Amino acid sequence: MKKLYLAPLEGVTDSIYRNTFCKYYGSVDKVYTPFISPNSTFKFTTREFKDIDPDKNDVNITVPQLLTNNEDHFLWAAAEIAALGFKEINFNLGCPSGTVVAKKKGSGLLYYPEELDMMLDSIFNRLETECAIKNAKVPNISIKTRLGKVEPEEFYEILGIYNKYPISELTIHPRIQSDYYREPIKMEFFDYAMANSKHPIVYNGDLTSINDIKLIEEEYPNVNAIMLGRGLISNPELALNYNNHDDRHELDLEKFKKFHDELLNQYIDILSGEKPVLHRMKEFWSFWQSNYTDCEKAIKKIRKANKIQEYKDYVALLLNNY
Ligand SMILES: Cc1cc2nc3c(=O)[nH]c(=O)nc-3n(C[C@H](O)[C@H](O)[C@H](O)COP(=O)(O)O)c2cc1C
Repeated sequence: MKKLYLAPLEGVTDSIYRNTFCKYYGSVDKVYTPFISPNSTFKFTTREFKDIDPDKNDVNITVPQLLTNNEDHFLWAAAEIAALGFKEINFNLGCPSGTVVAKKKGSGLLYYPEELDMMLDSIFNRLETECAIKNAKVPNISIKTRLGKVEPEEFYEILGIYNKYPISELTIHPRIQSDYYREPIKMEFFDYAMANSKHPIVYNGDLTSINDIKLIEEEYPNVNAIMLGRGLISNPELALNYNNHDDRHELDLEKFKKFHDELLNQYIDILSGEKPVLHRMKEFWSFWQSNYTDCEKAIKKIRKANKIQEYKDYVALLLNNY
């Protein structure tokens, strides 16, 4: 059995989601926060801090993620986060969003290998000192990467750079920036990474069933772990069933209802107004809807609900009749 990780998804896997998911389903070895963007204010926003508040996170399995192209900003945030007790910090070198890439961040930084190299050099040279100033234990630094920005062949040089530094784990999403999350996965470059990386490798991309996970496990016995994103959000039982050797496809609806209600109630408690709560829940339904075949009408009603009571009624109608 391989270790499984819950991928970071901005707008989805916040601390409320991560904790509620772990309470009901779990079966993952690590959970990653969506990216935090440290900047020249050298301060976390209230929202950023809430998401990494050690009182609301299990620091042993939660991996905060940073998105920046500035080593001072990275080191400041890494030392702050380490001082809160987190053991690992992940560096986002994969985000494909146009605005992020235009700022040479995420997968945009991959197009500037010299800058990437210099930044990693500085991070690994200075991390110990920066942490000592804040009395923090030096955290592991892992990376989540794509193959490149324009062409997958960029990966040969990028992997050479990663190999120079003591990265604790390298998660690879085998696509380039312009592929976003849609184009076919470029497995031959993952093969190259498996053969040439000096670091433990984590596979990430397009796994939606136990069979998909098993195929990776069989094809890559040396892969260190498997990171699941959309597949695990859509079917929260995926990791649990994999670990229990349970090939079942239907969700346990009673459990899902409790999971759903607990998420909803927490968002009602912390968000002001009905709109933001509904927005959150509808975002989840864009993933969950794949579990309810032939229910397009009911799902459409949920997506159109304007009031929480209306939303609750439609969800009950769907779940009670399914
Ligand atoms: C809506 C959305 C938000 C995402 N946010 C992040 C993020 O904050 N950090 C990150 O490293 N990856 C982010 N990703 C990428 C996922 O972590 C993951 O790499 C991607 O979904 C591919 O894996 P999957 O096919 O298992 O979903 C996001 C993906 C989506 C669809």
